Amino acid sequence: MSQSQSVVLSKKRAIVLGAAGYSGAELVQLLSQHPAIELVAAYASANREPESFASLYPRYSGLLELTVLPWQPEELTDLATRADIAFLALPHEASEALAPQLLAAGLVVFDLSGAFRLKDAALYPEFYGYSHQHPLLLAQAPYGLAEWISASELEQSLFAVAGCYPTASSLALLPLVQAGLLAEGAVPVINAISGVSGAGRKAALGTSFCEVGLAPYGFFKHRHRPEIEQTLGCPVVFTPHLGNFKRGILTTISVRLKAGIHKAEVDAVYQQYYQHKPMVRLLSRPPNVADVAGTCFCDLHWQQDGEQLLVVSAIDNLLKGAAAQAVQLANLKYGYPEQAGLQGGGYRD
Ligand SMILES: NC(=O)C1=CN([C@@H]2O[C@H](COP(=O)(O)OP(=O)(O)OC[C@H]3O[C@@H](n4cnc5c(N)ncnc54)[C@H](OP(=O)(O)O)[C@@H]3O)[C@@H](O)[C@H]2O)C=CC1
Ligand SMILES: CC(=O)N[C@@H](CCC(=O)OP(=O)(O)O)C(=O)O
Repeated sequence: MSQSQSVVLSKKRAIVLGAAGYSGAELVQLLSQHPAIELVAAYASANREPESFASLYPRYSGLLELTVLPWQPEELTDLATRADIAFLALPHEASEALAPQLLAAGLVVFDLSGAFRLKDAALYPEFYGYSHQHPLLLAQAPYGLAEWISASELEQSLFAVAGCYPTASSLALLPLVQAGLLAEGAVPVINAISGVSGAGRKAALGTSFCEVGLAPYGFFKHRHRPEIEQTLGCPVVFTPHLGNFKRGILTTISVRLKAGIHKAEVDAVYQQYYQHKPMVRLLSRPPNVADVAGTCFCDLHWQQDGEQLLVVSAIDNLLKGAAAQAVQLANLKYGYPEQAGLQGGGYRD
């Protein structure tokens, strides 16, 4: 075949579980426009009636024809004849229980929950409030931070898609860690603000419109702290905040560099790691959640004062922080263009 001939990529069929929720709905939207992955079925929890996607999310009326079905265990029978991939946008414990069944049924699983992210099962009781039932699977589930996953990890069948705050934090800090620019014993301080969709669609007083202003939560004990520390290999102080906007995450990170590191060196490191990564945009001005909400990008910016470095990152929590990253990982696994299905972004209000 000559180089000018385009390679025909084999198409895959996917199902989405948790399609009635916020990140599942983004998966439905992204996959419905994907050139190589066909969405063949979408499921909500078992206790629902079948319902049109446009009834669940009226903004898709006239745009997206799909019925969201209740998930029943019988769906597992012969599932591999109908689908190749399962995207899970479920609560952690539901993912933990279902992922092994879907793997056994022969599907490749991209799990958006935290069920398989931490590689030390002993951390689950402290940070997730339950004991892990499938600890052997943790080692077989590569951590799904798309810009940093390796070719050998992409051979696996279960992917623990990185969390939303950890995606924003780790994309900002990993180049510095990998290049050895952090001061000995440095403890990055990560302050992050999330929009309310980060808490999911279910009703709760703390995330209702009149209650949300701007406030920190989860001091020292948020489950994303060990996830970020696992990725970076160093301790962090991570403080999430809830803000009164719908979607997006902004992280402002303060970290000490080794003595004598110049701006040009820091600039070169970010360029080196991200110049060929289409979903990361390096900005010469601070990011703004308004510019990433509804897009699949992570925007990054940094400024230095002596040994002190401030790095700011912004993502859409439901897209680069969840659904779009899962699709990006599938693109990488199956050899599709990394941005396939992601250029249009998601819903924007
Ligand atoms: N929101 C965010 O910003 C992000 C979320 N995530 C992760 O993605 C996952 C989903 O989050 P989110 O979209 O916010 O959640 P939502 O609460 O909005 O949606 C959860 C979905 O899961 C379904 N579900 C719940 N329990 C079961 C079950 N036992 N079997 C089958 N389906 C079930 C629900 O069905 P029904 O509607 O019928 O109840 C619903 O469709 C979570 O693990 C979360 O941690 C990851 C990154 C970012
Ligand atoms: C605002 C809000 O409540 N955010 C959630 C994190 C979002 C999420 O669902 O977490 P994962 O990325 O790990 O899946 C929280 O703090 O628990």
